[in-house]
Amino acid sequence: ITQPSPKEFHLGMFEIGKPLGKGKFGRVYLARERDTGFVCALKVLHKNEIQQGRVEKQVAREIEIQSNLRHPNVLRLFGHFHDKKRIFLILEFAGKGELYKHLQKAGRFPEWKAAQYIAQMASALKYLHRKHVIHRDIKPENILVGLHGELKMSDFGWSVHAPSGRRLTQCGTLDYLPPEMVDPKRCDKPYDEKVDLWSLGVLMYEFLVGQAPFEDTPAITQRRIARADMTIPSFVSLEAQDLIKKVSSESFSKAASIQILTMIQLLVLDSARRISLEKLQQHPWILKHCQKSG
Ligand SMILES: COc1ccc(C(=O)Nc2ccccc2)cc1NC(=O)CCSCc1cnc2[nH]ccc2c1
Repeated sequence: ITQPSPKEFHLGMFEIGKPLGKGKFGRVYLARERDTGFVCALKVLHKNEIQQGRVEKQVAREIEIQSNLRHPNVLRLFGHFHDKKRIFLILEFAGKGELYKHLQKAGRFPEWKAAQYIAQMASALKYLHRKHVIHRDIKPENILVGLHGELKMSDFGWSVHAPSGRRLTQCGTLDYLPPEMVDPKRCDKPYDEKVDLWSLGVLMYEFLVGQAPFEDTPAITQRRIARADMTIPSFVSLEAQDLIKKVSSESFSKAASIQILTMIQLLVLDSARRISLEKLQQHPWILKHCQKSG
């Protein structure tokens, strides 16, 4: 029977393996705990960078939020420790690496795979939202793939407790941001978990089409998001279209061809009208491809 994991960790307990990647704030290494042989990912954050980035509160809150999250589609944070100069996060190792690399290689995913992935992400979001955690940064770059091909949501660098009026200080791509976070007219209203539903719609579009729906220059992207102005190629099945975007007068873009009869309920300007996670898991497109939707 393996010992219950000690609360105190230190660097000497681990054998450090190959680098797994360089994140915004630090490097990640494959690591193995000497006594148990347990394989994990060790993320090294440098205190001076954290202090400069004035994100030490963020890291502390992040660790507090993450340490008690347990879900098969959320990357685990097992623990943390620090020495004089560095903070170490002991993270779950995802055996099949970064999702965006699989998406790049495949171009786009077949509908059955996209549906299973969306069902897994919906299950993870349902869990996070029950804990009043909004992820806010759902995109392929923040999703890893476990040994059995299951998705693991990760890098909650921007997650906050809902509802939050916190503005986004800086971020990477705008592609995944919902209208309420990019539209100057709506930016001041606090937003809620529904922002993650919009991003799930963008993620689903990108799985099926191979690129984000509003991809363009930042200024154009911002305007297209604010208008939910996108088109869905005809190769996307009607059921799938029926889950990406709801037709509504302000969001029906002329370019969208007439064959788009009833669209998704995720990419909807009015966050209150976005489909709920429960309804999403019962949607025909999801049920058709996922015998058991988690
Ligand atoms: C729960 O997860 C996380 C929790 C917190 C943070 C974090 O950095 N927080 C932060 C830092 C500074 C300021 C504010 C907040 C990051 C992660 N997660 C990752 O960084 C994923 C890639 S590292 C792991 C990992 C696993 N398995 C792999 N397989 C292949 C590569 C790979 C890479």
